[in-house]
Amino acid sequence: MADFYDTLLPCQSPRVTVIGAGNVGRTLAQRIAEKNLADVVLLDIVGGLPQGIALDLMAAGGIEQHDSEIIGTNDYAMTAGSDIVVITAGLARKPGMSRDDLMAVNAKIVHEAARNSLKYSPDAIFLVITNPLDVMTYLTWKATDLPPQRVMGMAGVLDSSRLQTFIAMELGVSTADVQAMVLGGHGDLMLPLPRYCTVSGVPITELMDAATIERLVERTRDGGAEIVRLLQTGGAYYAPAASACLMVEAILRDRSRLLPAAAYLDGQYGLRDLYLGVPCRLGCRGIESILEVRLTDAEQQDLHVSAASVRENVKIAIDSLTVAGAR
Ligand SMILES: NC(=O)c1ccc[n+]([C@@H]2O[C@H](COP(=O)([O-])OP(=O)(O)OC[C@H]3O[C@@H](n4cnc5c(N)ncnc54)[C@H](O)[C@@H]3O)[C@@H](O)[C@H]2O)c1
Ligand SMILES: O=C(O)C[C@H](O)C(=O)O
Repeated sequence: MADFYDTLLPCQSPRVTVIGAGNVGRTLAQRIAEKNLADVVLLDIVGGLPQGIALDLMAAGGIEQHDSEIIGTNDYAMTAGSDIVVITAGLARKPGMSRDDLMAVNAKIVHEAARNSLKYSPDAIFLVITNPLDVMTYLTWKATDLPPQRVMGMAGVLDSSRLQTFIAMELGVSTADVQAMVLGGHGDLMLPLPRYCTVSGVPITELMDAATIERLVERTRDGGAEIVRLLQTGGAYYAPAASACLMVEAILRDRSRLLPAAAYLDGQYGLRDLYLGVPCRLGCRGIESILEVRLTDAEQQDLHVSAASVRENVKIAIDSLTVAGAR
């Protein structure tokens, strides 16, 4: 006999698909679940891998007190109806490699992942993590043909967080009191901006000499490679997953967070038709706006040098897809 409760409409939890169940993907899935942000679909090309990780994460639910459902799959149909698709699939670099060395292989993987995900989640916002980051984000935008506000890349949060950590370590203060900003492409030409780094509102230029600041800036630029050299088998994943989770939360909870993200530029900073790290306001519609902070002539020039390198690599990546017949 039907009763009152049968008339209730089904609830729809937010759903985040994470493509790639490797180090970054699985750690991100864990963070999203443990923060009770959304259900997670974890997809990988390797049979059994995402299913095993998902089951393991679900088994921690009672201890971590999360109610998220985590599904592991090799089938894109299972990702249907996702609010956010995060692309982490692809190769990670080994010692001695640059992120750009991953270009041709990852271009094909990311292009396919974007196309397949869009088929089942046409309303999703896409967050790209695979390297080389700015190039892969551009390819995702091209592959999906979505409004550019709905495609973005994660790197600036990570690079800024590294600089924040190094400043806190140097001064012996809590990271909670440090704000840092890194713009530009996610590579050796990234643009840490000491003028916009503060400790409880005090510019770091008041707290450290120029040589110390330069040392921390260099360590930030080398931050990913330093970990690759230490691990020997791949790259960082705890801080990258935490950074991506912050962006996912900003979108799902419509928090209007001002965070550096790889965003499509259409004249901002004097640049066009390019994804590059700039300060963005993130909310439920994706990149709600781009903040144009004032740069000195030297900073503006450095940003354009970083942009030129990304632009060059976009051309190489698109050519590699054309040769492979993927476009
Ligand atoms: N943007 C950033 O700041 C940042 C930070 C960390 C890592 N990364 C990049 O993220 C990527 C992943 O890093 P990781 O450490 O997780 O690597 P990983 O090797 O641990 O995981 C990659 C996963 O992708 C899967 N995969 C490969 N091809 C696939 C396909 N066609 N479809 C679905 N899955 C596929 C692999 O099976 C593997 O499980 C790398 O390119 C790395 O350089 C970027
Ligand atoms: O350095 C890498 O290869 C991974 C990532 O881009 C990072 O900065 O940690």
